[in-house]
Amino acid sequence: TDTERSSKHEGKNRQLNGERIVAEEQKSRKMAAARLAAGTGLVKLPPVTFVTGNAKKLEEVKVILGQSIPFQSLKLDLPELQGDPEDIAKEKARLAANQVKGPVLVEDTCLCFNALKGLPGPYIKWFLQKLGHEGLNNMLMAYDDKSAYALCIFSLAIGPNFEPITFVGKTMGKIVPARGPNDFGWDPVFQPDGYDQTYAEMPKEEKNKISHRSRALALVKSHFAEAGYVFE
Ligand SMILES: O=c1nc[nH]c2c1ncn2[C@H]1C[C@H](O)[C@@H](COP(=O)(O)OP(=O)(O)OP(=O)(O)O)O1
Ligand SMILES: [Mg+2]
Repeated sequence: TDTERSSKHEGKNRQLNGERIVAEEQKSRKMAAARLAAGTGLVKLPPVTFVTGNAKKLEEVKVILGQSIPFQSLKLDLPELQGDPEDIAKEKARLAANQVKGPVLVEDTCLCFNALKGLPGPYIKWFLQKLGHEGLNNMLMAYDDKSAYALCIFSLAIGPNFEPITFVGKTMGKIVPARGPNDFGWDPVFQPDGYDQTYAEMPKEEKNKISHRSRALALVKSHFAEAGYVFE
């Protein structure tokens, strides 16, 4: 009968559900064990691979990290999910860890206009590519509020079986007509609060003192200092 069929069906569903729960428990136990092993130095980690397709990002990260973390880099343009910046960074870290099969660090940068409720945000790359510096300024033409903030989200995954963790750095400023050398993204149109120079006009050391990237990396460094990872 129909009732018998549907109760059989339910039974099968329950069984599948049960298998799923067991598999998830096993996975999270494995992840916890891996975390413990990495955190106590029971497992030696290979150097952390910073994965990016952007040479300018890599340049800054190298200077800011210095010798603080054993570190290498890999040039890969990872696909990016749409949505919440933190989820984008985490998903990037998962993809990277699966490819590298070891500890990875990735980063996602947003440029957020307050008048536009935080847009373009994570989509700044495509807005910049299509509209250029002038177009970014024009987007704010209808508003008095030119304020903006740069957001940098690093995500660290110790390996493919680890839940990625994130570190966020933020620098407040405003969008201005482009000034300074045009060698890194939207640097010429972002003027940080308290400065009369754009990121592009500032000497690199100055930018690195106050940038969204250096603030996020300060948190990454403290994590490594506290976590007790032991490297090969
Ligand atoms: O400090 C910065 N100063 C100026 N421009 C910047 C900065 N940092 C990132 N940018 C640009 C690059 C890209 O147009 C967009 C972020 O997109 P985002 O996906 O994070 O970078 P990406 O695709 O170039 O490299 P990745 O392979 O690491 O994803 O903003
Ligand atoms: Mg990208």
